[in-house]
Amino acid sequence: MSTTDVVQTALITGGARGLGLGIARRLAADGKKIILWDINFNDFDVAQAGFTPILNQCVDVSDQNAVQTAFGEALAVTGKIEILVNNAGINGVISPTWDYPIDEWQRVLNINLTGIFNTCRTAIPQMRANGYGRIVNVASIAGKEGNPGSSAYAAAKGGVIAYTKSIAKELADSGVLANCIAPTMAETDLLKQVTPEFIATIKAKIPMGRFVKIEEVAAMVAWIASSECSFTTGFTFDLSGGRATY
Ligand SMILES: NC(=O)C1=CN([C@@H]2O[C@H](COP(=O)(O)OP(=O)(O)OC[C@H]3O[C@@H](n4cnc5c(N)ncnc54)[C@H](O)[C@@H]3O)[C@@H](O)[C@H]2O)C=CC1
Ligand SMILES: CC(C)c1ccc(C(=O)O)c(O)c1O
Repeated sequence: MSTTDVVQTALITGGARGLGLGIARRLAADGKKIILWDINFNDFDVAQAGFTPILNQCVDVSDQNAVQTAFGEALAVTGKIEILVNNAGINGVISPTWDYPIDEWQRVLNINLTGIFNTCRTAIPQMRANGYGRIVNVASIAGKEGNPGSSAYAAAKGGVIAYTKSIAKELADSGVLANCIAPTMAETDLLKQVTPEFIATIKAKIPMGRFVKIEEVAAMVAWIASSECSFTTGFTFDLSGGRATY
């Protein structure tokens, strides 16, 4: 039996709600075993989710030790983890850079960028050893274009795009592929962290005139995370309703 014939396990960070939950739901529907990582499972409900994860682990991705411990526990349950979706992220405060709180800058970078380094550094050795893996990092169109007031978020997401290109090259001959997605705005709890004016400004930039749907993001991730995606690595897949044409 080849790696692609067996039931694969997908680990999704920030999977308790929003895009992460939508991605997990789709991968579960596609027959994957699901492990969810999050710092807050308060609203997570199996009936509402529509699938039963084999493991829900309370993990802060910015904590390298916690990531290593939780990953070891997850491997002990599943044996292998073929798919890693690095989705956990925060916006942080909206403020011009000259007033941007220094601790908030650090917090956004720690979660949105270093968090991905932490999980990749931990998960990649077993993927390399198995000769197979699919890593999908959730960036943002903000990482390509920047948004005023959102410098920490945009810098972190730009970093995710560049980081993914680097690890893809490191892994190119290993059977492990690493790609990014760069969605524009989706209606999730994340929008509670930004103002209505900010949301309206972003919507006005989208030629299709609407936000991306969670299911659209999940469908793209499902393909990138599949064995059908076999010759694309280090790439950033846009979900921007026509906004990004580069
Ligand atoms: N909603 C949007 O408009 C867009 C979101 N994104 C990205 O998509 C990803 C998911 O965002 P949403 O679902 O919209 O947000 P959300 O706020 O609905 O969900 C994010 C999840 O990440 C978890 N999380 C936060 N910090 C964490 C940490 N340190 N460790 C583990 N889990 C943590 C939260 O508890 C939450 O469950 C983020 O990386 C975000 O930057 C990208 C483009 C657009
Ligand atoms: C909700 C987050 C902060 C956000 C805001 C705006 C854009 C965009 O310019 O499309 C994003 O992609 C985001 O992730």
